Amino acid sequence: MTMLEVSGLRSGYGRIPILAGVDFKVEAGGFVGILGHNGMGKTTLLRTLMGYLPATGGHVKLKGKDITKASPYVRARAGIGFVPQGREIFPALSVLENLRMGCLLAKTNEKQTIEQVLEEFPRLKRLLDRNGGALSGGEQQLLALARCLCGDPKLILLDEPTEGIQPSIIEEMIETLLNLRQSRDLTMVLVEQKLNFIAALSQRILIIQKGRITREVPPEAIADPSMLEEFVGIEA
Ligand SMILES: Nc1ncnc2c1ncn2[C@@H]1O[C@H](COP(=O)(O)OP(=O)(O)OP(=O)(O)O)[C@@H](O)[C@H]1O
Repeated sequence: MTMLEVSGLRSGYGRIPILAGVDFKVEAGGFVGILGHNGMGKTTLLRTLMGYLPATGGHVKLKGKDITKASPYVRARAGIGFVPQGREIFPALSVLENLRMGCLLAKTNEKQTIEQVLEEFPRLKRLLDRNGGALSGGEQQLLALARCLCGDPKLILLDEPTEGIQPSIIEEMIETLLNLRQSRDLTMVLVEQKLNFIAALSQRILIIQKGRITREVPPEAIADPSMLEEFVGIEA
């Protein structure tokens, strides 16, 4: 089954066009990485998929249903979870309170939902009473992901989760996401500029350049930086 189908998607800010006709599909259970330099439209793409920015052309379908004009709330209810760049957790609320906020959309009981998520993110168990703002950047990123999972999304949109995060937590995040792929029925679209992270998690890797998906890169190109540079002009 196709989870997400994006065709000819356009959007931008005011009169400035950024997405210039984006096309791609993600099968249910697929992990797709979208690789691109700063400013190529990665965040704009996710914001448009989530409905925070209106599409000015093209279509977005979730499980075959056209959601191009749906509000972010309706998309979240339909199973799309978004972990924005910069994490955007509530800094003045404790870790537990942040997770509770994530449960507002949960269909199951709050206690069970949080217990399950804490099994998946053991590091957060020790931090439940701490304010979000007093966590390290990596811990905040894990919290943002955990909070998103409280809503039991089927499709997660993940915006550059490694930005400004120390390597040990990046490893933990890779492990956590790979475990989640096994244990939950998850589909993921990850936008990134870090090659190692995207290669560790993605079954398919698409390149975004100037607001378009310009190609799919064979996995072996990621393992060979010179080949990647030749293919897509991206330096490792
Ligand atoms: N609110 C805004 N108003 C006008 N232009 C914007 C706005 N936000 C982003 N842009 C522009 O849109 C283009 C794409 O930005 P976007 O954030 O989608 O890129 P990105 O690939 O996610 O890069 P980064 O890795 O830096 O986040 C950039 O040229 C940026 O300057």
